[in-house]
Amino acid sequence: MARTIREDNQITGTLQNVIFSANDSYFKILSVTVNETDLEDWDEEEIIVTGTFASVKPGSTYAFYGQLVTHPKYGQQFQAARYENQMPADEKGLVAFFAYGDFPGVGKKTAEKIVDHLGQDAIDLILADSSVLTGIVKPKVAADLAEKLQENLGLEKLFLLGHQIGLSADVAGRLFDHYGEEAQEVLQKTPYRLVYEFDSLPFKKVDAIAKQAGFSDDHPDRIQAGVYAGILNACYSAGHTYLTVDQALSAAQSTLQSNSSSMQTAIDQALGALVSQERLVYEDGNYSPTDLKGAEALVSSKVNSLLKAKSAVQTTPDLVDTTFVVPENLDLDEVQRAAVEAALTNQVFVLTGGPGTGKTTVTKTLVATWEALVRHQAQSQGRDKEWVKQNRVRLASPTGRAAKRMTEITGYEATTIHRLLGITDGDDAEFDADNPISGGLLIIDEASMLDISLAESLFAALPKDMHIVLVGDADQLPSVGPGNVLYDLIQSQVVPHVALERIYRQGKGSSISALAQSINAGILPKDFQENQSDRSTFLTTADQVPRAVSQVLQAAVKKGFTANQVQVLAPMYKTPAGVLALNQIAQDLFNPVKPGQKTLQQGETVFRLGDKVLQLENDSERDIYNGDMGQVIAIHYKKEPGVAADSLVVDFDGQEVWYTSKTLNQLTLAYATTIHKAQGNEFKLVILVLTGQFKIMLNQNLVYTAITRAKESLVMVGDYSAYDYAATHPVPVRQTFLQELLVGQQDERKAQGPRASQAGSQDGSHDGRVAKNQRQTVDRDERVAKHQGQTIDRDERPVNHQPQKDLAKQETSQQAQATGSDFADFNHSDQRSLTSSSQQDPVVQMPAAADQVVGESGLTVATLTQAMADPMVGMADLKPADFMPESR
Ligand SMILES: Nc1ncnc2c1ncn2[C@@H]1O[C@H](COP(=O)(O)OP(=O)(O)OP(=O)(O)O)[C@@H](O)[C@H]1O
Repeated sequence: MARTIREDNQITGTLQNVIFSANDSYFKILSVTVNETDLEDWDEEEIIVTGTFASVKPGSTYAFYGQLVTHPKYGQQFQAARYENQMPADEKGLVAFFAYGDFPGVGKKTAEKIVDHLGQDAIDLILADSSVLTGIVKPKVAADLAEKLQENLGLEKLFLLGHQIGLSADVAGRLFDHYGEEAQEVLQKTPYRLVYEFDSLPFKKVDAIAKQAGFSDDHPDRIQAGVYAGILNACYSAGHTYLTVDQALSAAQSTLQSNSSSMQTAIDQALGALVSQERLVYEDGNYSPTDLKGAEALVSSKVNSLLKAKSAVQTTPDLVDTTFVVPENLDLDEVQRAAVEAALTNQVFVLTGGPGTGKTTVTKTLVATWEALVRHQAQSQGRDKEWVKQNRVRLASPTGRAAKRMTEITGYEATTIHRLLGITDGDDAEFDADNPISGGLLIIDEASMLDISLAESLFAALPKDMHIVLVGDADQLPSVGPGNVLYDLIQSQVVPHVALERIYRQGKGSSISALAQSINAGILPKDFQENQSDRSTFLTTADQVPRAVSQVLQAAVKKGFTANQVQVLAPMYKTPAGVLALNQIAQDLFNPVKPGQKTLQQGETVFRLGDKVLQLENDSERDIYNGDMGQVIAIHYKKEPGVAADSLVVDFDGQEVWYTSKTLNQLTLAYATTIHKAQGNEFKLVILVLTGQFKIMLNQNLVYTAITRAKESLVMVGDYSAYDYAATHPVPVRQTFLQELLVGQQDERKAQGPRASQAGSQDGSHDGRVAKNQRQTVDRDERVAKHQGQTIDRDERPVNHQPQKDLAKQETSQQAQATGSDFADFNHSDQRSLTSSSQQDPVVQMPAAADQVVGESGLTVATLTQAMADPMVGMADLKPADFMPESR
């Protein structure tokens, strides 16, 4: 949230020069000669003015309104909240204004000519009628000049209006970029358009603007926009692609903050209007945002058409069998082999499995066998190099880290899906239905992270005969964005699927896999508290977590673990057991303050040279993505020679990225992260913190995802009750259509006749082992569904009142920091009710083994006895070896 700049003082002055101009906003730093000011004690001729400005020009005179601030490094400067263009005071200033370089074709000579002809009113005259320039400059120069003048004036007017209605200059600038000259009219006459068209403003803000413009609470535009924002917001916060009528009504009422009967009628009308405007789709008693419904429809139809397709590379079972290549001479088991066969003989295939079950092994086999198939056929059919290239393997993943791992493992280049599709911020993807990507086989790793919008872009861009294999762990958290792509593909049974269940990993990490499997089945195993060679449990109260984590980290540092090898995970940002607090602890341990160490502060975070950091947003232009981790390798100060602005350089696995004050908010410390942010990453040692305070976030998939991030060692800190609650509560159900659509289209395909259904009948059923696996998955999901029916308290689903899909995406990180949740999907009252209910009411019954664990805190008897005297005594007395895995 931007800080409000007070308007304590005024300066009128002539702009000397623009010292700095950001290229991603209208922020500028100006050097100004003071003509007049009400600042007491200011007797210098020049002052530095910072703020958001349109195309200001040296030589022009401006009035700046704002406050004097003292910058820690650059001393006193004037922070302008707004400014007014006084227009050049004299003819000399006017010449400088025209000659500044903003107007194409106008240099000093032409500028003098214009001023000679039109005099001191030149600007007003040109704005009123650009034909006054006829005969003075060429027609093209005249047209450009008039247009530029209009534009700049429009932006300045918008800054002024924005100031009056409480919009930051930054948002005003973005509004101008979006609507141009029309922006002012939109704000005053049709503000609710912004809800549908402009991602940067939440409904509440738009509502406030509209109120100032005279719109009443019952204005149809307001109700329609509120209904739409409420539904979109509810979908994005819960991951749904549709809402039932009741859910839609309640989302709308809560956004519009009214449930009167007249409002009820108005909401009904608004729903009808939104459907006829095709912003919402109504079907069988449910409302879907049109984009989400469209995305599901596209994915399902593309999957079905791919299933019917035949690729250029022949992959009959016989050919696959004879070409089979298993790297490293591994002996694949029956299910793994069946997975490779099914993946190659079907155009679309899903492979799932928990950690250590052989997903990577199957992927490597797939790549090697595909390559061999392509090579053999190129030779036998006399194909050229181009054909081989056209049918090459492509590898991608939703996260940069997972892509990098794929590259390391397979030796093939893997990229993020964003990069594969050429998606850059704000622009359409480079590759789409009209310009598909190339390649014969595409393998997507970490497919559980695919939301329906990214899946839509991906499937749209696939060539019509490409093989696609989605690999993932179906028990991990669903995607942050709406949709349940992997789950729906599996559940539909339209797409062949093999679930690997046998765990092969031996030694380090093997008891972690077993724990993960047990949690998956809804059981916290009996040996949960018993230290294993690769995992240990350290039960504490929430208050004791910081001390406990600090001790575990100290032990890890002593054992030689580096910051990159250790990851602290917690579900939320806030609370003393949350990510923010734990990061401070870890930063002081891994990267303590050293004399002369360079630092750079952003908000409350002080980045130190050497810190482990996390990228919070997708920045496809710089090829860094939400969840990428790196290290601060340089900090530069503006006062240093040749440095334009304070900056920080991060090394993301060999890729150096610069951050300045404008982009530093994309970065945070990464010693501790939320579990959501850690998806797609793996670490040697994971320290997981769960307490009852996080109850709203706790579920099986969350804890499963967290513990499976540990490659070798896991230390679990916190309440027993929190772990038990999480293990016995599956992730809330997502309402999506994809499964139904896939089945419906398959039925249609079958009804079209034997040729069409023949392809469908291959779907896994050619191999009994595949079919068996399909059944197993279904059985498991039935168990889960049954379990869900018993345990899910739907009211626990967090509610968010934040509109706009892209806003939701963009604000996730900011809100998450503010509210404490990575999903940004619950409001403060939800959080309050969580805290109070979990305090009054223990989350679960404690286990019968009372000799081991006592009371709600979950402390063991030994530590509890000591902790009662002094809560920290018991912990301080524990030796690191008491809770460190014996892995190193
Ligand atoms: N059929 C097999 N026989 C013997 N060893 C196997 C077999 N399949 C896999 N392995 C071994 O088991 C270990 C785990 O396999 P792999 O890395 O493929 O699993 P994974 O599912 O990708 O695990 P993760 O998701 O944790 O990375 C590896 O060391 C692999 O070599």
